[in-house]
Amino acid sequence: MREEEARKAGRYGQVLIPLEEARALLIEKTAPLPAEAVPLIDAQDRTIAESIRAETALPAFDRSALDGYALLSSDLAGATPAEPVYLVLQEEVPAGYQATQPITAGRTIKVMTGAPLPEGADAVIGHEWTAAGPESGIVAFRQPVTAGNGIAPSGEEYRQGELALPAGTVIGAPEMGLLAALGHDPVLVRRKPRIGLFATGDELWEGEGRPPQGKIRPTNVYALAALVREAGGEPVLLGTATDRREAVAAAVCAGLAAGVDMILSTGGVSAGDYDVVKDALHDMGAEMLFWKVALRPGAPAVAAVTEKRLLIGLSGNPAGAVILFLLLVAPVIARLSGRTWSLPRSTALLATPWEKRKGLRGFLWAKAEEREGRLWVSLLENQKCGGMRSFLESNCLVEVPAGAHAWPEGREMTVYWLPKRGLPAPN
Ligand SMILES: Nc1nc2c(c(=O)[nH]1)N[C@H]1C(S)=C(S)[C@@H](COP(=O)(O)OP(=O)(O)OC[C@H]3O[C@@H](n4cnc5c(N)ncnc54)[C@H](O)[C@@H]3O)O[C@H]1N2
Ligand code: MOO
Repeated sequence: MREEEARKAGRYGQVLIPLEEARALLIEKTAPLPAEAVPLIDAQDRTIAESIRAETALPAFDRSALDGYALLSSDLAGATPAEPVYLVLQEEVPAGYQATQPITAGRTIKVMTGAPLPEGADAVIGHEWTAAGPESGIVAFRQPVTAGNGIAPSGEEYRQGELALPAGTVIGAPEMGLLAALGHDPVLVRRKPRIGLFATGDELWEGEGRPPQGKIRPTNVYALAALVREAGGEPVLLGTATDRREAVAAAVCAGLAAGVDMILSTGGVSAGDYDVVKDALHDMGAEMLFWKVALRPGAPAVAAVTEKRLLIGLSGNPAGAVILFLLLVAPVIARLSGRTWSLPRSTALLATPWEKRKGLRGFLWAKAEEREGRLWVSLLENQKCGGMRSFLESNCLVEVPAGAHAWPEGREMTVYWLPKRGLPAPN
């Protein structure tokens, strides 16, 4: 058996490669996709392709932060409730308009929030702090004001030329708003990686009604399609291949012909008689990178490159496919789209003691929740590799190092939040 492993290692690259090494190797084989201009409204969740600097200051002009009166602060130096200062109302400037003349001593201009500060004015006072004067066209001011009051100065958010959004930023709500403010519509983003997905296995069945005896539906493809989207890619379904090398090769060729940027399969990668994915890739002349990652679940993954595109065969066991996707594949999809990816982490206390006698390094499904201001994590009992239930019932993963471990209740653990399932990390 050792000989067999060694022979396979020669054919399929390294065997039992550490996760970090596998990830670095895949990242090294991947370059960000070219940039494309898209309308800003469609740019959500895309990655900005070039660093964006503020071409002009933001705001671009000094403006009023209040509905009130622009004036010279020196005019109000002696104002008191008993002896107000009276200023002559010169004109009224709503937001979007300009004062027609500068302000001079003894005069005021009524301004609305967002209106450009009239030339000569150095303060704005809110209208609720003023009163009508003895006759129309006169406003009474009952207290002094400091210079700068009520003014949002030009550049208060961004100075001209300041870096606003570095390349690699993922566009969310604040970025959409800022890009609009800076006039970046359309915006230059990385092309969205198109990720071909297919399942392998004679047992897989897609059709209406109940699957025939012994057949199952291709669960993984749908969960992986959702994860591809969450990692910033677009899934391209390539169907199901039977457990024959030619069928696997045909699915890979269909993906290459469809111009996908990477191909993912599930199933057929371990040591069974029908596990043909690695042989199919090898026979196609793909450059084999590794077979098997030193990690449970998901160990029997295979990776290769053909026609400059990565082919990654994940395990058929849903847990293995999902966990390896999150730890190994999502960072590569992120790299294609010019960003980085990692599961956000928090520290939590172990809610129930846990023991492991031996084995590979692993990641376990877990659920973290806040109790009395502390974050506690429970490892899911009865973790199953063969379905979606553990994934569904967890919100995080907990790493278990290789070898034996006995952890008491209350031990500090690092939890890795699952995308869109975790609490927002409280610490
Ligand atoms: N003798 C050994 N047997 C197994 C080993 C081993 O080291 N020695 N490793 C086990 C581990 S760990 C895993 S993980 C699986 C990996 O197997 P494969 O990746 O080759 O996947 P399959 O054998 O094709 O399928 C495994 C399992 O998953 C089901 N499956 C397959 N595709 C899908 C899909 N698209 N959606 C849902 N479920 C799917 C399939 O029916 C099997 O039940 O090998 C162990 N065996
Ligand atoms: O690697 Mo397998 O995915 O442990 O179940």
